[in-house]
Amino acid sequence: MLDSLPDPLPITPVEGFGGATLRPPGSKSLTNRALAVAALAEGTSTLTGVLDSDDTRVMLNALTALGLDVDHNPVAATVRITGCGGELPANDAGLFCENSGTSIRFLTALIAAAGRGTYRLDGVARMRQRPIGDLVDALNQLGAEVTCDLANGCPPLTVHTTGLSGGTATVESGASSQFLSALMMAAPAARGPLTLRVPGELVSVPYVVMTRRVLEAFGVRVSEENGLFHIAPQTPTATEYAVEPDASAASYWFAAAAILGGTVTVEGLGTGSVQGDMDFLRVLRAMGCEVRIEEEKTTVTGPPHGRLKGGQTFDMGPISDTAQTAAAVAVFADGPTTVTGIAHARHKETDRVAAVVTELRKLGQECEEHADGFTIVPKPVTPAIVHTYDDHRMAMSFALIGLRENGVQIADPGCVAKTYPGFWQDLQTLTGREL
Ligand SMILES: O=C(O)C1=C[C@@H](OP(=O)(O)O)[C@@H](O)[C@H](O)C1
Ligand SMILES: C=C(OP(=O)(O)O)C(=O)O
Repeated sequence: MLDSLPDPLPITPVEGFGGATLRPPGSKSLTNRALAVAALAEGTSTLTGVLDSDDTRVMLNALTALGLDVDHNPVAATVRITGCGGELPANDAGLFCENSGTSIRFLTALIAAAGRGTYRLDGVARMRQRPIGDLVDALNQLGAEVTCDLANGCPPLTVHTTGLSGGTATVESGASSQFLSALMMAAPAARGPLTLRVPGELVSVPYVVMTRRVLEAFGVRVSEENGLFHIAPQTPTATEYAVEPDASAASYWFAAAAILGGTVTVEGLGTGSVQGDMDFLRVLRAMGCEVRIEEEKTTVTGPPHGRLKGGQTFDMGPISDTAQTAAAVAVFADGPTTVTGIAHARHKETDRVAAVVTELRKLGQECEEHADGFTIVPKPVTPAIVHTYDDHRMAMSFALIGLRENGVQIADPGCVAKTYPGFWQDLQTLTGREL
């Protein structure tokens, strides 16, 4: 479907929305974590509900290139993977990680801990601008020899390693929490007990909690005291792991209910979810939506006529992947909405703060750009082609504006494949009509 979509893709407003039930695909973050930890385990793990997208394909291909036995069934959404028990079979590899932050960060640490040889990791042009130097520094403190080949704190990287010693490493985590998550998942393969110290700000905290939960599922415990994380050397235990639907992906459907003033139920995400992005529901609640979170599903009902409450400020630092979704909803509020705490979103697929402001202005909105976020003052929507900057979340969130207003067209709609190749199909399911 992605190949046959017009570019730009016009979005037609929905009249008389009757409600919908959807189940987004598996979580990218959980799929790539479960793969990384299963790769270090002893024995064969079976993962179910796995996401099949660009970012997970990068991870699967890399693990295969590192010599692991990986059997992916995209139709059944399963992966069977036999772990290496702590030492990777391949002594060299060149891994192309496209623009998958989780993949390049998790793999760099995994290779440093379980590799024996020399490996190279690289990505697309944008990946060469995304920070990884703080992770490199931490790995070098633990005895690996990792270099940023262009000496700019970004990929491409060369990892020369005989494994990691134990000891203490300091990891700056103000640019990305993925550095700490990567170290935690690699730590069990180190030769001695490892302590991780985060001296300054830690962004995207719920993803670190998620990392600990996935490690626990494979029998690995991370203990924490006074801001220090301790992990003992051990071999993760192979297991059956069920990946939840993606909560960041679900934010688009929750937001659709808000914007259309209807009811949307998302299946497979409920009270037990380990994903921080479920907290996006807090934003929708504050803006006037009714939210019901049950054990295995969540239902959002937007206010009648989609009249959302403005005049609010949201710190979205812990849930920055949903800041663009919030920006789309803010267009329909009855006053300004301010989002703060997302300076780190400038280092993602694109500078998301700048991209939101630029594209909302094209659509006639009054916007103010701040160092760590934006303020949106809703105005009548004017027709425009929305540029998406190779960022799946720009495409998915701005499409929501077109569900209510005429003239929204999404450039490069295929970029959703990074995490949600079925997004446009699911949009058809939501609206009950062809695109
Ligand atoms: O660990 C993860 O799975 C992720 C952490 C977040 O990144 P940062 O920690 O860089 O904010 C998030 O934006 C990304 O989509 C996935
Ligand atoms: C930031 C994202 O991805 P990553 O950092 O894994 O490339 C995302 O999916 O929004």
